[in-house]
This record gives sequence, C-alpha cells and structure tokens, in this order.
Amino acid sequence: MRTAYTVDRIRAAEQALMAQLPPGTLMQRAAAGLATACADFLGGCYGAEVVVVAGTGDNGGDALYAGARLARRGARVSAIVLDQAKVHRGGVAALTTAGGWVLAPDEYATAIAGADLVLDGIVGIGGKPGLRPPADRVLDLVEEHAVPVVAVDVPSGIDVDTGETPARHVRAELTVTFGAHKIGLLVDPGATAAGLVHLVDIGLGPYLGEPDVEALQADDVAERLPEPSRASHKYSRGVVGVVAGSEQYTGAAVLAVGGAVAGPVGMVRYVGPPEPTRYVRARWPDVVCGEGRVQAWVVGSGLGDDPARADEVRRILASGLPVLVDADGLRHLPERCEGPVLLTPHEGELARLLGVEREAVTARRLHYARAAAARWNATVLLKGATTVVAAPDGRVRVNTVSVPWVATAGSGDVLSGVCGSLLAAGLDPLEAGSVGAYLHQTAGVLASRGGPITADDLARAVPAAYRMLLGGDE
Ligand SMILES: NC(=O)C1=CN([C@@H]2O[C@H](COP(=O)(O)OP(=O)(O)OC[C@H]3O[C@@H](n4cnc5c(N)ncnc54)[C@H](OP(=O)(O)O)[C@@H]3O)[C@@H](O)[C@H]2O)[C@@H](O)CC1
Ligand SMILES: [K+]
Repeated sequence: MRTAYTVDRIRAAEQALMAQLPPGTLMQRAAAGLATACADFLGGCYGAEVVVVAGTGDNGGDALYAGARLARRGARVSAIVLDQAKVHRGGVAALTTAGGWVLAPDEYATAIAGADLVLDGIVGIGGKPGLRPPADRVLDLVEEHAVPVVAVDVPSGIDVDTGETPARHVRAELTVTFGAHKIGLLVDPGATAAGLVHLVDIGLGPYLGEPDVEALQADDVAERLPEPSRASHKYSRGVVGVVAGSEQYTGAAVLAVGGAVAGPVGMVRYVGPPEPTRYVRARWPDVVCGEGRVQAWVVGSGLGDDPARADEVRRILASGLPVLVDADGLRHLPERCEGPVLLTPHEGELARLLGVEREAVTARRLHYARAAAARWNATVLLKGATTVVAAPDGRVRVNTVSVPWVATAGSGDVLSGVCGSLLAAGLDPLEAGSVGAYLHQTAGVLASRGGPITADDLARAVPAAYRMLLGGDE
C-alpha cells in the first residue's frame, strides 16, 4: 500500500523522531537518499553538470547537502541561492567545501543552459502554492532550456496537501520525497507535476499513524480480488444486474455487461429494452436477460432520458442493495443515498452534479470528490488519469496506475461493469471502486502494449489482468 499524509501529520512525526536523534540526522538521511537518486537519474556523476536551486528553508538545505555529495562523486555542482540572507548556511558550507560554488545572478542563464540536471530545492512542505521572484525567473530559464528537474520532497509551487496547482509550479521528471508520500504527489494535477516519485525512508514510519490517502499496489489488489472456493456456485459468487443502454445507445449495454462478465461474479443479469437486449444476447450468451435476484446493481450508462428508466434507477436506489450509478443515472440521485452506493462520474458529470464549472473540478479533484461523497452519503469514484475514490466517512484512495490509451469512448462503461461485479461479489464501495480502477487500468496496460485500444479490447483484457494480478499463468 502506498500511503500519503498531510503536512501536519508529517511534521508531527518528524518532531517525534527528531527528539530521539542528534540534530541534523534527518537532513543528512534525506540528502544521502536524494544524492543516490540523482546519481541513478544521471547514470553516473562524473563530469555531470548539476545546478541546485536553493530556497530559504530546509528544502534548500537538503538540496545543498545532496549537491555536496554529488560534487564529492565528481559532478560539477553550482548553486542558485534565492535569498542570501536566509539560505541554509550549513548546506552552502558543505557544498563549497566539496568543490561546488554559488552562482552570481549574471551566471544563472549560462549555468542552466549547460546543466544536465536541476535540483529543485525552492520549497518543500513549508511552501505555499506558487513561486515568488526570483524563483519564477529561474524556472523560466529551466523551462526555456528544457533541463530535466529532480524535485526535492515535492515539486515547488504545488499545494502539498491537495495536489492543486493554482499558480506557477515546477514540473519534475522525478520527485525524491522523504519519510512518507505527501497527498499532492498522488493526486492530479500535483501528481503529474511530480513525475516519477521515489520515497526515501528516513525512519518516520512508526510515528505516522493512519494515512490520509492510500493508493493500492498490485499485491494489495491481489489480496482483495474475490476468488471462488471449491464450494462456490454461480449464485454464491454473486449476481450483478446491469441496467444500461437504450434503443439509441446499444453499445453502452454491451460494454457495461462486458465489464461485468469479466469480473468475479457467477452470473450477470441484463435489464433493458429489446434492441440492446438483442445485442447483449448475441454477444454474451451466458447473460440472463430480464428481472431477477441480484446482489448488486450497475445502473446508468447510455440510458438516455426515458422517464421509465429514470423510475427504475430510483427504485433500485431505494432497494438498499449495493448500487453503482454511472453517467445518465447520476441525474436521478435521491437527496441522500442510503445503503452502499458507488457513484462513478467523470469531471463534467461531477461538475454538473455539484453546480460548478468543469475546470473547477479538474483543478480541485480531491476537494470535489470528497464534497460529493459527503453531500450524497455515497462513495464517489472520480474518473481521470489519477482516479480518486472518496468514501462518505472520509477515507480516500487514489489509483496511480494510468494508461493514457484507456481514455477512449466506452471505457467508463466497462469500468462500471467491472466495479459492479466486485460489489456483487461482496466488496464494499471503496474497495470495489479502488480495486476496479486498478484492474481496469491493468487491463489497459495489457490490451494497449503502447498503442491505441477500443473499450471492447479493454473489456476482453480484464480476465487476463485479473489472472495476472492473482499470480496465475500468463
Ligand atoms: N519532514 C521531515 O521529516 C523532513 C523534512 N526535511 C526537509 O525540510 C523541508 C521543509 O522545510 P521547511 O519547514 O524549512 O520549509 P521549506 O519547505 O523549505 O520552505 C519554507 C520557506 O520557503 C518560503 N516560502 C513559502 N512559500 C514559498 C513560495 N511559494 N515561494 C518561495 N518561497 C516560499 C517560506 O518563507 P516565508 O513565507 O516564511 O517568508 C519559508 O521560509 C521538507 O520539505 C524537506 O525537504 C528533511 O530535511 C528532513 C526530514
Ligand atoms: K522542492
């Protein structure tokens, strides 16, 4: 499990650990891990040109001490000190002793133009979003010359607790973070700004407590994927009912059912008008068409605006059974949901639900997913490159496995079927949403292999992804 914490929790853990250790120990642990990660990034230190950009806090200190270590290994390391009066003195002394030097402002452009790597030590967890002068002018030069950036702890300028980027910020290829993941490294747009994230263990673990945000990894997903036992039969494995598609949108029915049959349930029921029913029957002979008992429902994709289907959605939502509500179904939510409900909007749908602009949701994904979960008393899975799943009790999971080719028409219909199948097999909405999102993206990896895919390819790849995660044969 990848776990992320608020800045306050990380600060508290840092205080508790620091009380046990000689002063400066944590900064040296951080700098050592950072220097090793930079050396790996560069593919060796000797002769590499490194520019450290050091702000006024300990983040700058980490960067300067790491610069000193790289200089001792043969790199040519210079530093841009953003404020001479407030810079970490020990860090500057260590760098100059190791053979590095501090640049004068008229040397910045030439040094950055010739750099193999820029180390972003402008601000860390003490930073407010945005960059102040002269950091913004230095970033102009870095971007103009397209120099790769390794961010120290966080990419400077992001909102560390939310991943929001309301103002100018660094875009890193690699972020080397200390002690624990910060929420802003896992949630977009901050996650994208961070690039790859490498965690350096500095010993905070025992002091951190419960995480604020979690991201499942392959072994966590494998533990949660339902598997039948020898005693299982089709009903005990779970039955999922799918209410999707219409005369106009027949594909939504086929794709949502395709996701559902690829999941762990023993049986799928489809309930819909004649035309999509014909398509579903032709494609999935194992699917039972018509009403009957189920353990969970998937409702919503491609329903159109038939009032009878809207009533059906309301009736299902009032049944108390676990329900996944997607797309058109989201227009028929009650004032507050009762029972286990998983809503799966994309950003535009969530914006409509909450009465805000789509851009606002893009900018504040975690905030609006949490707000909707609290508002409707339901778990909200906000689709996107880093999927956010927020439960009404405040727990949050994000999915960081992301394949851009998965963003294709009908992909969400497949996801709804997969997650609904997991709900019917007994997972609660937070588990079904987070496991389903991981499974869906893993299917995307297998189907795409670096090229374009259709939603149908995705559904067909789900069983192989399931098998792979369970450790079965390829
Ligand atoms: N936690 C741990 O266990 C460990 C933490 N360690 C390291 O310590 C780092 C935290 O250090 P920190 O507390 O000194 O704060 P930091 O982020 O360097 O910057 C604060 C300074 O920046 C300024 N400033 C603020 N916003 C700004 C902006 N937008 N643009 C420009 N400037 C801005 C602000 O100035 P002020 O607003 O006060 O004028 C303040 O002086 C942490 O990220 C990690 O790298 C490791 O060494 C070891 C273990
Ligand atoms: K930084």
